[in-house]
Amino acid sequence: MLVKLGIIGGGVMGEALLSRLIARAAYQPGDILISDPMQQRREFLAKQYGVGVTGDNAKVAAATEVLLLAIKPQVFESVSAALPSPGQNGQIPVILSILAGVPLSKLERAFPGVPIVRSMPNTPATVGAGITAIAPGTQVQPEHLDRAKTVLQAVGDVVQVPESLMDAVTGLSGSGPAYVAIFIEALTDGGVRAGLPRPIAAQLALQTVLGTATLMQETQLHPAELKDRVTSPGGTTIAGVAQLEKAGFRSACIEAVQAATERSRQLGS
Ligand SMILES: NC(=O)C1=CN([C@@H]2O[C@H](COP(=O)(O)OP(=O)(O)OC[C@H]3O[C@@H](n4cnc5c(N)ncnc54)[C@H](O)[C@@H]3O)[C@@H](O)[C@H]2O)C=CC1
Ligand SMILES: O=C(O)[C@@H]1CCC=N1
Repeated sequence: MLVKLGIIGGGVMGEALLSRLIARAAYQPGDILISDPMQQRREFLAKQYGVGVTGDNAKVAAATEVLLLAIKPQVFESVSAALPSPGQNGQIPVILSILAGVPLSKLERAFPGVPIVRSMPNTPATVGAGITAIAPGTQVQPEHLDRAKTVLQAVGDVVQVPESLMDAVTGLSGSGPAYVAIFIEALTDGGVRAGLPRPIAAQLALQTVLGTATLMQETQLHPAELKDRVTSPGGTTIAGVAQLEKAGFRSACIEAVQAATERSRQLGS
């Protein structure tokens, strides 16, 4: 089997990228081989997407166009140490790493001479609404970057940043969907506390976040300007905003991004 796209690790993010790439016809299922040690997972991916599956990472390393690393950072050393040189018949793939924290220096030590792009996507990639930051390694030529971007653009927007900012990206957009989900859950609980039935509270909370994000994206309104427009003098919103400020909401968000950024740095060291 000639493997154009190889994916090592068929978990949440491996599947998110895989599913969108197939839906967008960026790759045919027959061009993709994905490895995972969990047999149940392999069977699911093969049945759901019609891709090739294996428990042997070495077979996936034979990919000729893109080799996507979608394993946890904690197993990177052992997985990379057991891999043969990527590619076959002189066709070397670009390695696309989505591993939190793992720096290009470490990736390039593990795969000498291979073009490597470090990236950080996020879970909205599953529905094509992700955002990914990328940082190219020293061996990356424009055509390698294009190949990596083609994969990542199938799941959302792509921005390029200096590698020194990748941990901060991980703390913000990589981890951010969890913060937003907690916010939506908390808004829902607030609605329930105020007497709303839970299903209606959940619908109101979700659409409020989605609608506000869409409004801000389409109008390019500054967040403070939008807040001012909602906040009537002596009205309801300022009463709520005052409570958020008293509870340290802004500070909690800033500290969350900072803590996740630091954790990303730790994972790579
Ligand atoms: N979940 C998220 O929101 C995001 C995760 N990431 C990064 O993506 C990577 C994967 O994360 P998830 O998909 O969330 O994790 P996951 O735990 O859902 O998937 C990891 C997969 O790797 C498999 N695996 C374990 N050992 C392996 C081995 N030796 N060889 C091959 N596969 C092996 C596991 O069975 C599992 O299916 C991580 O490095 C993480 O930092 C990046 C952006 C967002
Ligand atoms: O929590 C994590 O480590 C991964 C990286 C970004 C999102 N999830």
